[in-house]
Amino acid sequence: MDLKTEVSTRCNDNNQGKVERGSSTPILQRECHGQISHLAIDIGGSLIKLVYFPRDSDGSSKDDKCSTSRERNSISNGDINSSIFGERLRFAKFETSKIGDCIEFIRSKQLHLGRCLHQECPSGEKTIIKATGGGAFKFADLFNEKLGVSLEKEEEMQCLVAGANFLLKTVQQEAFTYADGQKEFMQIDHNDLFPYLLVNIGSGVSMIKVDGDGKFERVSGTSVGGGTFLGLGRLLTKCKSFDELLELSHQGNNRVIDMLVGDIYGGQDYSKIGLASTAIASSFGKAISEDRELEEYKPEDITRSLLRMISNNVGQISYLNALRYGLKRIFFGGFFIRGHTYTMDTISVAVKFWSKGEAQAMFLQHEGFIGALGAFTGYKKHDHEQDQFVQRCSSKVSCADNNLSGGTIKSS
Ligand SMILES: Nc1ncnc2c1ncn2[C@@H]1O[C@H](COP(=O)(O)OP(=O)(O)OP(=O)(O)O)[C@@H](O)[C@H]1O
Ligand SMILES: CC(C)(CO)[C@@H](O)C(=O)NCCC(=O)O
Repeated sequence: MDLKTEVSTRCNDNNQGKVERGSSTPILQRECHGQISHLAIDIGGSLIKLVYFPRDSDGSSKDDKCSTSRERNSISNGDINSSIFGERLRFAKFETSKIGDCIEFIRSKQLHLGRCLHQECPSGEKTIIKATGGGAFKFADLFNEKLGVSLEKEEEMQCLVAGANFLLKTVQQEAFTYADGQKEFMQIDHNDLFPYLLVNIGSGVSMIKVDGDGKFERVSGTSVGGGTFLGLGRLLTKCKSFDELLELSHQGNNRVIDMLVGDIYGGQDYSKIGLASTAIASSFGKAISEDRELEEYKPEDITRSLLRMISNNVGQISYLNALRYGLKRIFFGGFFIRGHTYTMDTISVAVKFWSKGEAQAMFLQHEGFIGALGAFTGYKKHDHEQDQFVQRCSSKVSCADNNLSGGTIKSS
Protein backbone atom coordinates (compact mmCIF):
# COMPACT_ATOMS: atom_id res chain seq x y z
CA MET A 1 0.00 0.00 0.00
CA ASP A 2 1.51 3.33 -0.93
CA LEU A 3 1.48 6.25 1.44
CA LYS A 4 -1.44 7.98 -0.17
CA THR A 5 -3.69 4.93 0.04
CA GLU A 6 -2.58 4.28 3.55
CA VAL A 7 -3.34 7.83 4.59
CA SER A 8 -6.82 7.82 3.21
CA THR A 9 -7.55 4.39 4.69
CA ARG A 10 -6.45 5.65 8.04
CA CYS A 11 -8.53 8.76 7.81
CA ASN A 12 -11.69 6.97 6.86
CA ASP A 13 -11.23 4.39 9.54
CA ASN A 14 -10.36 7.04 12.01
CA ASN A 15 -13.84 8.44 11.75
CA GLN A 16 -15.18 5.11 12.87
CA GLY A 17 -12.92 5.07 15.83
CA LYS A 18 -10.54 2.39 14.71
CA VAL A 19 -7.68 2.61 12.30
CA GLU A 20 -5.96 -0.26 10.66
CA ARG A 21 -2.84 -0.48 8.60
CA GLY A 22 -3.33 -2.62 5.56
CA SER A 23 -6.10 -5.11 6.11
CA SER A 24 -5.63 -6.48 9.57
CA THR A 25 -3.04 -4.97 11.89
CA PRO A 26 -4.69 -2.49 14.23
CA ILE A 27 -2.46 0.45 14.95
CA LEU A 28 -4.91 2.83 16.55
CA GLN A 29 -7.58 1.92 19.01
CA ARG A 30 -9.99 4.52 20.29
CA GLU A 31 -9.27 3.99 23.94
CA CYS A 32 -8.53 6.45 26.61
CA HIS A 33 -4.85 7.09 27.04
CA GLY A 34 -5.04 9.22 30.13
CA GLN A 35 -1.83 7.79 31.56
CA ILE A 36 0.45 9.49 29.14
CA SER A 37 1.66 13.00 28.76
CA HIS A 38 0.01 15.01 26.04
CA LEU A 39 2.59 17.69 25.63
CA ALA A 40 6.12 18.20 24.37
CA ILE A 41 7.91 21.51 24.55
CA ASP A 42 10.86 23.18 22.84
CA ILE A 43 12.20 26.20 24.70
CA GLY A 44 14.55 28.20 22.53
CA GLY A 45 16.38 31.49 22.86
CA SER A 46 13.51 33.42 21.26
CA LEU A 47 10.43 31.23 21.27
CA ILE A 48 8.79 28.41 23.18
CA LYS A 49 7.03 25.86 21.01
CA LEU A 50 4.36 23.46 22.28
CA VAL A 51 2.97 20.38 20.56
CA TYR A 52 0.05 18.78 22.35
CA PHE A 53 -3.19 16.95 22.27
CA PRO A 54 -5.92 19.05 23.84
CA ARG A 55 -7.94 17.77 26.78
CA ASP A 56 -11.53 18.23 27.76
CA SER A 57 -12.41 19.53 31.17
CA ASP A 58 -13.02 15.98 32.41
CA GLY A 59 -9.44 15.28 31.53
CA SER A 60 -9.87 13.05 28.52
CA SER A 61 -8.16 13.92 25.32
CA LYS A 62 -10.53 15.75 23.00
CA ASP A 63 -9.24 13.52 20.36
CA ASP A 64 -10.20 10.38 22.22
CA LYS A 65 -13.75 11.63 22.08
CA CYS A 66 -13.67 12.19 18.35
CA SER A 67 -14.37 15.84 18.95
CA THR A 68 -15.18 17.74 15.81
CA SER A 69 -14.98 21.22 17.20
CA ARG A 70 -12.02 23.15 15.91
CA GLU A 71 -10.35 24.81 18.80
CA ARG A 72 -8.45 27.98 18.09
CA ASN A 73 -5.96 29.04 20.65
CA SER A 74 -5.44 32.62 21.41
CA ILE A 75 -3.81 34.52 24.17
CA SER A 76 -3.65 38.17 24.91
CA ASN A 77 -0.40 38.81 23.11
CA GLY A 78 -1.88 37.12 20.07
CA ASP A 79 1.32 35.28 19.56
CA ILE A 80 0.07 31.75 19.47
CA ASN A 81 -0.76 29.47 16.64
CA SER A 82 -4.10 28.18 15.75
CA SER A 83 -4.42 24.47 15.34
CA ILE A 84 -2.92 23.45 12.07
CA PHE A 85 -3.99 19.85 12.21
CA GLY A 86 -7.65 20.73 12.58
CA GLU A 87 -8.97 19.23 15.79
CA ARG A 88 -6.02 16.93 16.15
CA LEU A 89 -2.46 17.64 17.17
CA ARG A 90 -2.13 21.25 18.26
CA PHE A 91 0.71 23.72 18.06
CA ALA A 92 1.33 26.85 20.01
CA LYS A 93 4.15 29.28 20.52
CA PHE A 94 5.12 31.93 23.03
CA GLU A 95 7.96 34.34 23.29
CA THR A 96 10.52 32.88 25.68
CA SER A 97 10.53 36.16 27.56
CA LYS A 98 6.84 35.53 28.30
CA ILE A 99 7.34 32.10 29.81
CA GLY A 100 4.78 32.95 32.48
CA ASP A 101 2.07 33.10 29.80
CA CYS A 102 3.19 29.74 28.51
CA ILE A 103 2.97 28.19 31.97
CA GLU A 104 -0.52 29.63 32.44
CA PHE A 105 -1.55 28.25 29.07
CA ILE A 106 -0.34 24.77 30.03
CA ARG A 107 -2.23 25.01 33.31
CA SER A 108 -5.42 26.25 31.67
CA LYS A 109 -5.36 23.38 29.20
CA GLN A 110 -4.49 20.91 31.98
CA LEU A 111 -1.57 19.71 29.93
CA HIS A 112 0.56 19.38 33.05
CA LEU A 113 -1.77 16.73 34.46
CA GLY A 114 -0.90 14.15 31.82
CA ARG A 115 -0.10 11.07 33.79
CA CYS A 116 -2.28 11.34 36.83
CA LEU A 117 -5.48 12.73 35.47
CA HIS A 118 -7.71 9.70 35.75
CA GLN A 119 -6.35 8.31 38.94
CA GLU A 120 -4.61 9.40 42.03
CA CYS A 121 -0.98 10.09 41.54
CA PRO A 122 1.19 7.81 43.60
CA SER A 123 2.73 10.15 46.08
CA GLY A 124 5.88 11.78 44.87
CA GLU A 125 5.35 10.79 41.26
CA LYS A 126 5.57 13.78 39.00
CA THR A 127 4.21 14.26 35.53
CA ILE A 128 7.03 14.11 33.08
CA ILE A 129 7.04 16.36 30.06
CA LYS A 130 9.46 15.90 27.20
CA ALA A 131 11.38 19.10 26.70
CA THR A 132 14.14 20.23 24.40
CA GLY A 133 16.07 23.41 23.62
CA GLY A 134 18.25 25.32 26.04
CA GLY A 135 15.21 26.29 28.12
CA ALA A 136 14.71 22.68 29.13
CA PHE A 137 17.77 23.25 31.30
CA LYS A 138 17.26 26.90 32.12
CA PHE A 139 13.61 26.65 33.18
CA ALA A 140 13.43 23.16 34.67
CA ASP A 141 13.10 24.50 38.22
CA LEU A 142 10.45 27.02 37.19
CA PHE A 143 8.27 24.29 35.66
CA ASN A 144 8.70 22.19 38.75
CA GLU A 145 7.82 25.06 41.03
CA LYS A 146 4.86 26.43 39.05
CA LEU A 147 3.34 23.27 37.60
CA GLY A 148 4.85 20.48 39.66
CA VAL A 149 6.17 18.75 36.56
CA SER A 150 9.58 17.37 35.65
CA LEU A 151 11.03 18.34 32.32
CA GLU A 152 12.63 15.31 30.72
CA LYS A 153 15.45 16.70 28.63
CA GLU A 154 15.75 15.57 25.05
CA GLU A 155 18.87 16.54 23.14
CA GLU A 156 18.15 19.50 20.86
CA MET A 157 19.88 18.34 17.65
CA GLN A 158 18.47 14.85 18.06
CA CYS A 159 14.98 16.33 18.35
CA LEU A 160 15.45 18.46 15.25
CA VAL A 161 16.48 15.40 13.28
CA ALA A 162 13.72 13.21 14.71
CA GLY A 163 11.13 15.90 14.00
CA ALA A 164 12.32 16.50 10.45
CA ASN A 165 12.47 12.78 9.63
CA PHE A 166 9.04 12.27 11.18
CA LEU A 167 7.51 15.06 9.10
CA LEU A 168 9.27 14.14 5.88
CA LYS A 169 8.18 10.54 6.18
CA THR A 170 4.68 11.11 7.49
CA VAL A 171 3.22 14.25 6.01
CA GLN A 172 2.76 14.17 2.30
CA GLN A 173 2.77 17.88 1.67
CA GLU A 174 5.51 18.83 4.07
CA ALA A 175 8.51 19.83 1.96
CA PHE A 176 8.33 22.38 -0.79
CA THR A 177 10.52 24.50 -2.98
CA TYR A 178 9.98 28.18 -3.56
CA ALA A 179 10.94 29.78 -6.86
CA ASP A 180 9.58 32.62 -8.97
CA GLY A 181 6.80 33.24 -6.50
CA GLN A 182 5.64 29.63 -6.69
CA LYS A 183 5.50 27.06 -3.96
CA GLU A 184 5.88 23.52 -5.21
CA PHE A 185 5.43 20.52 -2.94
CA MET A 186 7.95 17.72 -3.27
CA GLN A 187 7.12 14.07 -3.15
CA ILE A 188 9.68 12.57 -0.82
CA ASP A 189 10.74 9.04 -1.62
CA HIS A 190 11.30 7.41 1.78
CA ASN A 191 13.98 5.20 0.31
CA ASP A 192 15.81 8.18 -1.07
CA LEU A 193 15.53 10.67 1.75
CA PHE A 194 19.07 10.48 3.14
CA PRO A 195 21.51 12.10 3.24
CA TYR A 196 20.36 15.69 3.50
CA LEU A 197 21.37 18.90 5.21
CA LEU A 198 18.96 20.23 7.81
CA VAL A 199 19.33 23.93 8.48
CA ASN A 200 17.42 25.22 11.46
CA ILE A 201 17.20 29.00 11.49
CA GLY A 202 16.20 29.89 15.02
CA SER A 203 17.82 32.58 17.12
CA GLY A 204 21.09 31.09 15.91
CA VAL A 205 21.50 28.64 13.05
CA SER A 206 22.38 24.94 13.21
CA MET A 207 23.39 22.90 10.19
CA ILE A 208 23.04 19.17 10.55
CA LYS A 209 24.02 16.44 8.12
CA VAL A 210 21.35 13.78 8.41
CA ASP A 211 22.23 10.26 7.30
CA GLY A 212 19.29 8.33 8.72
CA ASP A 213 17.00 7.99 11.72
CA GLY A 214 19.12 9.02 14.67
CA LYS A 215 22.18 9.21 12.44
CA PHE A 216 23.41 12.75 12.16
CA GLU A 217 26.22 15.21 12.76
CA ARG A 218 25.97 18.92 13.45
CA VAL A 219 28.48 20.08 10.87
CA SER A 220 28.21 23.83 11.22
CA GLY A 221 26.30 26.76 12.52
CA THR A 222 26.25 30.52 12.53
CA SER A 223 25.33 33.05 15.15
CA VAL A 224 23.90 35.31 12.44
CA GLY A 225 20.31 34.10 12.46
CA GLY A 226 16.77 34.98 13.49
CA GLY A 227 17.89 36.55 16.74
CA THR A 228 20.19 38.82 14.76
CA PHE A 229 17.31 39.94 12.56
CA LEU A 230 15.08 40.64 15.50
CA GLY A 231 17.82 42.19 17.64
CA LEU A 232 19.36 44.43 15.00
CA GLY A 233 15.92 45.24 13.61
CA ARG A 234 14.79 46.48 17.01
CA LEU A 235 17.94 48.56 17.43
CA LEU A 236 17.83 50.09 13.96
CA THR A 237 14.10 50.79 13.76
CA LYS A 238 11.40 51.54 16.29
CA CYS A 239 9.79 48.15 15.69
CA LYS A 240 9.29 46.03 18.73
CA SER A 241 8.14 42.73 17.27
CA PHE A 242 9.19 40.27 14.61
CA ASP A 243 5.83 40.64 12.90
CA GLU A 244 6.21 44.40 12.65
CA LEU A 245 9.66 44.01 11.15
CA LEU A 246 8.44 41.47 8.63
CA GLU A 247 5.45 43.62 7.73
CA LEU A 248 7.63 46.70 7.23
CA SER A 249 10.09 44.80 5.06
CA HIS A 250 7.31 44.19 2.52
CA GLN A 251 7.26 47.84 1.62
CA GLY A 252 11.02 48.37 1.65
CA ASN A 253 13.66 48.61 -1.02
CA ASN A 254 17.03 47.15 -0.07
CA ARG A 255 18.80 48.95 -2.89
CA VAL A 256 18.54 52.19 -0.97
CA ILE A 257 20.95 50.79 1.62
CA ASP A 258 22.77 47.89 0.00
CA MET A 259 25.69 48.68 -2.28
CA LEU A 260 25.10 46.90 -5.57
CA VAL A 261 27.67 45.69 -8.08
CA GLY A 262 26.27 48.34 -10.44
CA ASP A 263 26.93 51.05 -7.85
CA ILE A 264 30.58 50.13 -8.00
CA TYR A 265 30.79 49.31 -11.70
CA GLY A 266 28.99 52.36 -13.09
CA GLY A 267 25.74 50.53 -13.68
CA GLN A 268 27.34 47.58 -15.46
CA ASP A 269 27.40 43.89 -14.74
CA TYR A 270 30.68 42.32 -13.69
CA SER A 271 30.08 39.49 -16.10
CA LYS A 272 33.54 38.01 -15.90
CA ILE A 273 32.88 36.75 -12.38
CA GLY A 274 29.17 36.19 -12.93
CA LEU A 275 27.83 39.16 -11.01
CA ALA A 276 24.89 41.11 -12.37
CA SER A 277 24.79 44.84 -11.76
CA THR A 278 21.81 44.24 -9.48
CA ALA A 279 23.64 41.77 -7.26
CA ILE A 280 24.46 43.01 -3.77
CA ALA A 281 28.15 43.79 -3.55
CA SER A 282 28.00 44.90 0.06
CA SER A 283 25.05 44.64 2.43
CA PHE A 284 24.34 48.01 4.03
CA GLY A 285 27.29 49.31 1.98
CA LYS A 286 25.56 52.45 0.74
CA ALA A 287 25.36 53.74 4.25
CA ILE A 288 29.13 54.26 4.34
CA SER A 289 29.26 56.79 1.56
CA GLU A 290 26.23 58.87 2.31
CA ASP A 291 26.11 61.63 4.83
CA ARG A 292 22.86 60.40 6.28
CA GLU A 293 21.89 59.64 9.86
CA LEU A 294 20.02 56.50 10.79
CA GLU A 295 16.78 58.48 11.13
CA GLU A 296 17.04 59.52 7.51
CA TYR A 297 16.72 55.95 6.32
CA LYS A 298 13.29 54.45 6.07
CA PRO A 299 12.72 51.57 8.50
CA GLU A 300 11.11 49.71 5.59
CA ASP A 301 14.40 49.78 3.67
CA ILE A 302 16.46 48.89 6.71
CA THR A 303 14.35 45.82 7.50
CA ARG A 304 14.42 44.74 3.88
CA SER A 305 18.23 44.93 3.73
CA LEU A 306 18.56 43.16 7.04
CA LEU A 307 16.28 40.33 6.03
CA ARG A 308 18.10 39.97 2.76
CA MET A 309 21.54 40.02 4.37
CA ILE A 310 20.73 37.33 6.89
CA SER A 311 18.81 35.09 4.48
CA ASN A 312 21.57 35.37 1.89
CA ASN A 313 24.23 34.58 4.40
CA VAL A 314 22.43 31.52 5.77
CA GLY A 315 21.75 30.33 2.21
CA GLN A 316 25.41 30.68 1.29
CA ILE A 317 26.83 28.97 4.37
CA SER A 318 24.29 26.19 3.96
CA TYR A 319 25.32 25.64 0.39
CA LEU A 320 29.00 25.55 1.35
CA ASN A 321 28.27 22.87 3.91
CA ALA A 322 26.17 20.91 1.44
CA LEU A 323 29.10 21.11 -0.95
CA ARG A 324 31.50 20.01 1.75
CA TYR A 325 29.58 16.79 2.25
CA GLY A 326 28.24 16.31 -1.27
CA LEU A 327 24.63 16.88 -0.26
CA LYS A 328 22.14 17.89 -2.90
CA ARG A 329 19.14 18.59 -0.73
CA ILE A 330 18.93 21.22 1.94
CA PHE A 331 15.84 21.47 4.14
CA PHE A 332 15.35 24.75 5.95
CA GLY A 333 13.34 25.02 9.14
CA GLY A 334 13.13 27.29 12.17
CA PHE A 335 10.81 30.16 12.95
CA PHE A 336 12.91 32.78 11.23
CA ILE A 337 11.37 31.66 7.95
CA ARG A 338 7.72 32.05 8.97
CA GLY A 339 6.60 31.09 5.47
CA HIS A 340 7.74 34.53 4.36
CA THR A 341 8.10 34.66 0.61
CA TYR A 342 10.94 37.18 0.47
CA THR A 343 12.97 35.15 2.97
CA MET A 344 12.37 31.88 1.13
CA ASP A 345 13.07 33.46 -2.21
CA THR A 346 16.37 34.91 -1.00
CA ILE A 347 17.49 31.60 0.48
CA SER A 348 16.46 29.68 -2.64
CA VAL A 349 18.24 32.10 -4.94
CA ALA A 350 21.38 32.02 -2.80
CA VAL A 351 21.51 28.21 -2.86
CA LYS A 352 20.82 28.12 -6.57
CA PHE A 353 23.32 30.84 -7.37
CA TRP A 354 26.20 29.40 -5.38
CA SER A 355 25.57 25.82 -6.43
CA LYS A 356 25.09 26.83 -10.06
CA GLY A 357 21.75 25.08 -9.91
CA GLU A 358 23.16 21.82 -8.49
CA ALA A 359 21.62 22.05 -5.01
CA GLN A 360 18.08 22.87 -4.03
CA ALA A 361 16.60 24.65 -1.05
CA MET A 362 13.47 23.11 0.42
CA PHE A 363 11.28 24.40 3.18
CA LEU A 364 9.10 22.66 5.72
CA GLN A 365 5.48 23.49 6.43
CA HIS A 366 6.02 22.97 10.14
CA GLU A 367 9.26 24.92 10.08
CA GLY A 368 9.27 26.17 13.67
CA PHE A 369 7.92 23.04 15.32
CA ILE A 370 10.48 20.51 14.17
CA GLY A 371 12.25 20.29 17.51
CA ALA A 372 9.04 20.13 19.54
CA LEU A 373 7.70 17.38 17.29
CA GLY A 374 10.98 15.54 17.66
CA ALA A 375 10.63 15.72 21.44
CA PHE A 376 7.07 14.48 21.11
CA THR A 377 8.19 11.42 19.19
CA GLY A 378 10.56 10.79 22.09
CA TYR A 379 7.60 9.44 24.07
CA LYS A 380 7.94 6.39 21.90
CA LYS A 381 10.93 5.29 23.90
CA HIS A 382 9.03 4.92 27.13
CA ASP A 383 6.69 2.00 26.90
CA HIS A 384 4.18 0.22 24.77
CA GLU A 385 1.36 2.57 25.60
CA GLN A 386 3.48 5.56 24.69
CA ASP A 387 4.45 3.80 21.54
CA GLN A 388 0.82 3.45 20.55
CA PHE A 389 0.40 7.09 21.38
CA VAL A 390 3.08 8.12 18.92
CA GLN A 391 1.57 5.83 16.33
CA ARG A 392 -1.69 7.62 16.90
CA CYS A 393 0.12 10.89 16.26
CA SER A 394 1.48 9.57 13.00
CA SER A 395 -1.94 8.64 11.80
CA LYS A 396 -3.30 12.02 12.80
CA VAL A 397 -0.55 13.89 11.06
CA SER A 398 -1.25 11.79 8.00
CA CYS A 399 -4.94 12.41 8.22
CA ALA A 400 -4.42 16.08 8.76
CA ASP A 401 -2.30 16.10 5.70
CA ASN A 402 -5.34 15.18 3.67
CA ASN A 403 -7.08 18.23 5.03
CA LEU A 404 -4.45 20.68 3.94
CA SER A 405 -5.44 22.87 1.10
CA GLY A 406 -2.62 23.49 -1.30
CA GLY A 407 -0.07 24.53 1.24
CA THR A 408 -1.99 27.42 2.62
CA ILE A 409 -1.44 26.48 6.22
CA LYS A 410 0.90 28.80 7.97
CA SER A 411 2.07 29.11 11.47
CA SER A 412 1.79 32.73 12.21
N1 LIG B 1 6.46 35.98 17.02
C1 LIG B 1 7.79 35.96 17.04
N2 LIG B 1 8.47 36.48 18.06
C2 LIG B 1 9.81 36.45 18.09
N3 LIG B 1 10.57 35.93 17.10
C3 LIG B 1 9.95 35.39 16.05
C4 LIG B 1 8.54 35.36 15.97
N4 LIG B 1 8.22 34.73 14.83
C5 LIG B 1 9.35 34.39 14.22
N5 LIG B 1 10.42 34.80 14.94
C6 LIG B 1 11.82 34.57 14.50
O1 LIG B 1 12.12 33.25 14.83
C7 LIG B 1 13.34 33.20 15.58
C8 LIG B 1 13.26 32.06 16.57
O2 LIG B 1 13.08 30.86 15.86
P1 LIG B 1 13.00 29.47 16.62
O3 LIG B 1 11.85 29.48 17.54
O4 LIG B 1 13.03 28.41 15.57
O5 LIG B 1 14.36 29.48 17.41
P2 LIG B 1 14.67 29.32 18.96
O6 LIG B 1 14.39 27.92 19.34
O7 LIG B 1 14.00 30.38 19.74
O8 LIG B 1 16.24 29.62 18.92
P3 LIG B 1 17.47 28.69 19.29
O9 LIG B 1 17.18 27.33 18.66
O10 LIG B 1 18.63 29.34 18.65
O11 LIG B 1 17.51 28.63 20.76
C9 LIG B 1 13.45 34.56 16.22
O12 LIG B 1 14.79 34.87 16.52
C10 LIG B 1 12.86 35.46 15.17
O13 LIG B 1 13.81 35.79 14.19
C1 LIG C 1 23.08 27.40 20.43
C2 LIG C 1 21.88 26.88 19.63
C3 LIG C 1 22.13 25.44 19.24
C4 LIG C 1 20.68 26.93 20.60
O1 LIG C 1 19.53 26.50 19.95
C5 LIG C 1 21.58 27.76 18.40
O2 LIG C 1 21.26 29.03 18.79
C6 LIG C 1 22.74 27.79 17.40
O3 LIG C 1 22.92 26.86 16.67
N1 LIG C 1 23.51 28.91 17.34
C7 LIG C 1 24.63 29.05 16.43
C8 LIG C 1 25.92 28.84 17.17
C9 LIG C 1 27.10 28.62 16.23
O4 LIG C 1 27.26 27.51 15.73
O5 LIG C 1 27.84 29.56 15.99
